[in-house]
Amino acid sequence: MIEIRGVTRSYGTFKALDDATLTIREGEFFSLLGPSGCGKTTLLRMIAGFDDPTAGSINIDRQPMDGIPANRRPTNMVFQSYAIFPHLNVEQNVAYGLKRMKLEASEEKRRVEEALAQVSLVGLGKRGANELSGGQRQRVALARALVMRPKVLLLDEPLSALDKKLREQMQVELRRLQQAVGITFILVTHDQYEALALSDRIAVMFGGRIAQVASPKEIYQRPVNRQVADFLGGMNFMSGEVVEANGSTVTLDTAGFGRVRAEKPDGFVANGHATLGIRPERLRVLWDDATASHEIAGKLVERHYFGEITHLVVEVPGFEKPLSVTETNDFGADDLPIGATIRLAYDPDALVAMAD
Ligand SMILES: Nc1ncnc2c1ncn2[C@@H]1O[C@H](COP(=O)(O)OP(=O)(O)OP(=O)(O)O)[C@@H](O)[C@H]1O
Repeated sequence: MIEIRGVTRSYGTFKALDDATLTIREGEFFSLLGPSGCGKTTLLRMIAGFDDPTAGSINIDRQPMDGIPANRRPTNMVFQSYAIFPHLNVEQNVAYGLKRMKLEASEEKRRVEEALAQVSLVGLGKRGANELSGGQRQRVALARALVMRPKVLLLDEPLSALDKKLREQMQVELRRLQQAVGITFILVTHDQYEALALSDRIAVMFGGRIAQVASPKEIYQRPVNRQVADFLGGMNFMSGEVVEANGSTVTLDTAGFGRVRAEKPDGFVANGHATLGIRPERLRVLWDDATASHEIAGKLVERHYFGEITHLVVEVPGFEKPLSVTETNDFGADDLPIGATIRLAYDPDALVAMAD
């Protein structure tokens, strides 16, 4: 439904966005994820019509958006700093955009009530905007966008001003809301957990370029390169030489694990050198007499307690770097003595090959 073809946005010689190509499907919850300055807001603003590409094209619903101003696009944007009018009450804020449509009073009222119900603000219509909590203000901002019945809702870090607990609560609500209204949501975020939890698909961006577009699970489990893997959470990396590439798997020679077969992401052409990765939670401590078909042994050199989990750092002979291991505390990982020899089990299916 949204087709972005070769879109570049330059400022002088600097490319804030460099040759982005992407298709966003109808009804999808899509996230643009990346560190500060990677170009995600630039792309969102061009979809909204607040900015124009230097090169390339954007189509929405098969219509070229070239020269179409923001207010004539089937999109609506919700900003980070919930920009609602402080001198208007909740209803007036939500109705604001409808005024220029000159609807009958009863129809306007119906639409405002429907939008307030969608964001769970029924009964708060007469409240002044400055008598609301941060979460409620953000809901008003959402209702104000939804009341316009856009085909696409654009969300620029809408939850980043909220504290952690409220943000998590609003994330669940945002996902429910998207499923209830069934329209396309495009979210800009630098929070990988937010993107993983909410999205049908994610585009991961670095330095103005799109590095990977895939489902949350695919991106987490089969990142295309080290940079994507690292941004999505902890990963143990080791360098490898490609022995054979075959469909979706690659055979690699590595120090440490030796010769292994690993999954590879779509879009990664394996030849020569590659990186092998395993997530810290895919290494498990083997307790007492337990054995596993694939195990390695090493010395515990660091231990960091995080409540329900403990991070262990284990030096294993033959590996370039100590391995990070995430263990639950059910069996006492939080009490393992530093210096102890511990055995780690791993599932070969958890090994993934990627670009360096
Ligand atoms: N008007 C401008 N003139 C020059 N450079 C700009 C302009 N607007 C944005 N940039 C640069 O383009 C790059 C991408 O900016 P953008 O706002 O898209 O990043 P972002 O990924 O959304 O980051 P953040 O999460 O910090 O908002 C940045 O390096 C930024 O400094």
